[in-house]
Amino acid sequence: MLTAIASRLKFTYIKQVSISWSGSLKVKTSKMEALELVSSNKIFGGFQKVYSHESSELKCKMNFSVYLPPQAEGGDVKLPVIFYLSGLTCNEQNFITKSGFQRYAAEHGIIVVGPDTSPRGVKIPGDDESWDFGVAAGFYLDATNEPWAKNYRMGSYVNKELYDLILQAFGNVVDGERIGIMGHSMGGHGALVSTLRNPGLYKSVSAFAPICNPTACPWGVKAFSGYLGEDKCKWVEWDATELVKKYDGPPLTLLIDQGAGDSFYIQKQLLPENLVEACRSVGVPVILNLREGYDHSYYYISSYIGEHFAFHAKILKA
Ligand SMILES: N[C@@H](CCC(=O)N[C@@H](CS)C(=O)NCC(=O)O)C(=O)O
Repeated sequence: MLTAIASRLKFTYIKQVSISWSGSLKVKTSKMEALELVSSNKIFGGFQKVYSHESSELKCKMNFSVYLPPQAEGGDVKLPVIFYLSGLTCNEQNFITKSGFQRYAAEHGIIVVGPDTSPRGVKIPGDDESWDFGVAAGFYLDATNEPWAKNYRMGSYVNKELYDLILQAFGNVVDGERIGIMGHSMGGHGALVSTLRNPGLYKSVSAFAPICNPTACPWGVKAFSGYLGEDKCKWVEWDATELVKKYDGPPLTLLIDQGAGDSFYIQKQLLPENLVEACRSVGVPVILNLREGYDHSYYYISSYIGEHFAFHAKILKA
């Protein structure tokens, strides 16, 4: 009994990442930001963990997931990292419980980080009235319009705060020179925009059913009007199809995956062809895989997640 309690209360400093941690514990990073371990489960020889922390960008408590593959054990090898950004209505759980990515992360020895999709619990009037705006629909941008501007800063949260936190907290196992990003739907838009706005921050990028041209689809127009206001000059700064036309960073190949039977694709919410056309106009390499009969769900993502890990591994481990 006492042994069980002692084991549950076991704690250490995160600089000495140990994949045998269990239970709920407080961990202090080198910057003394408290990370609380919410859960830890062994899977494919590594550990799927969820942490929570107080976000300074979003001004609320946030959960994020970290998969530590078996190669992280011992903490003496620096591994590549992939950030995964989820879509509308999701939190950090959907991807880790439904996609089956851990098999491929373990195979390639890649750490995988998955943030939530919006601030939580900040209670802005109207934030829970629709599934495609507000809570679980942060669109990975920095809002400038009130009342959203104070908390809805998912762009800076992912690309600065969480990115830096991962480098510091997991510094003994993370190779900061080999970081990639992928995402689904709204998260696919987030992955593309994060890469194109921050040249060199991510060495590899791919997306499942991304919202490719948000300024030209109903989801994007609703989100951008709310978060950014009516000035469309601000909108193009968060639109992958517009951003790629002026991309001037390190060479990049965009991997875009799309289910041909996806109702949101058919309704023209996603518009991958617009992104492909923009890429071709400026000579940015792009691969568009159209998958016959697949929809928008995690059944589709789990069918091709292995291909995406292979794509990222080839670049990050070159
Ligand atoms: N309105 C529907 C559709 C939303 C939807 O398809 N969301 C996608 C991302 S855009 C998703 O990943 N849903 C969660 C899941 O399938 O686990 C819902 O509330 O689930």
